[in-house]
Amino acid sequence: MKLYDISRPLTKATPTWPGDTAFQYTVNWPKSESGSVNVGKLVMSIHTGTHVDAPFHFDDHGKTTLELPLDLYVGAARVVDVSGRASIGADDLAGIDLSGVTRLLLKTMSWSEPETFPAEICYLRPDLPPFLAEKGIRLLGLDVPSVDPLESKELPAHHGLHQHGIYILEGLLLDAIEPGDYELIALPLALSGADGSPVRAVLRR
Ligand SMILES: N[C@@H](CC(=O)c1ccccc1NC=O)C(=O)O
Ligand SMILES: [Zn+2]
Ligand SMILES: [Zn+2]
Repeated sequence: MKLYDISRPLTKATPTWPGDTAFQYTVNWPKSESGSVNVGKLVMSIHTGTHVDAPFHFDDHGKTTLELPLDLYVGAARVVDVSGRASIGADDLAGIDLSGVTRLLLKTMSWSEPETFPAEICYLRPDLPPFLAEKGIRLLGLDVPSVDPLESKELPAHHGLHQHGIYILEGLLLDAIEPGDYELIALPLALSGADGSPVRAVLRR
């Protein structure tokens, strides 16, 4: 059975949001000291690499990671190519059949250099969340670090998706994935109180 890995590798060079915490793995308690095992320590921003946003990320009263509905992160998903656009709205998806789709992954291809944080990304226009909710979408995944323009402080797409009951998966790597239907597995860790979680996201045909 072939699995397609759609996760960005986490290394000390993985780009972060400007000013945010880079991924750092250290052997905090080496075998030479413990006598039996290497014990690692992980430091990173939750928004580095491939991750889910919990509503608490942009809403102080929103669900935290441990409270997320797990069933959304496992199951049938459709990958749609929307590359070459500066933003995505209802118009861009109007011609695409989304009937029966719960999990939608948008391939924007707007993060061309994986070693650097993008200067500009394809973002979602405000008419997209109600359109997707009407179609029955509950999870939206993208190959960019945000669903809003990078400089946005109001975060209209984050809030719009949340108001329409749509959960967010960001930072996917979809370059090698043909559009079509797959099974997605991208489970968040069981992190108490957190604003999201890194995920290992995979697709299988
Ligand atoms: N909302 C973004 C993350 C974000 O905005 C952010 C992440 C880390 C450090 C700063 C951030 N925003 C600063 O304005 C996201 O899409 O997850
Ligand atoms: Zn995020
Ligand atoms: Zn986000």
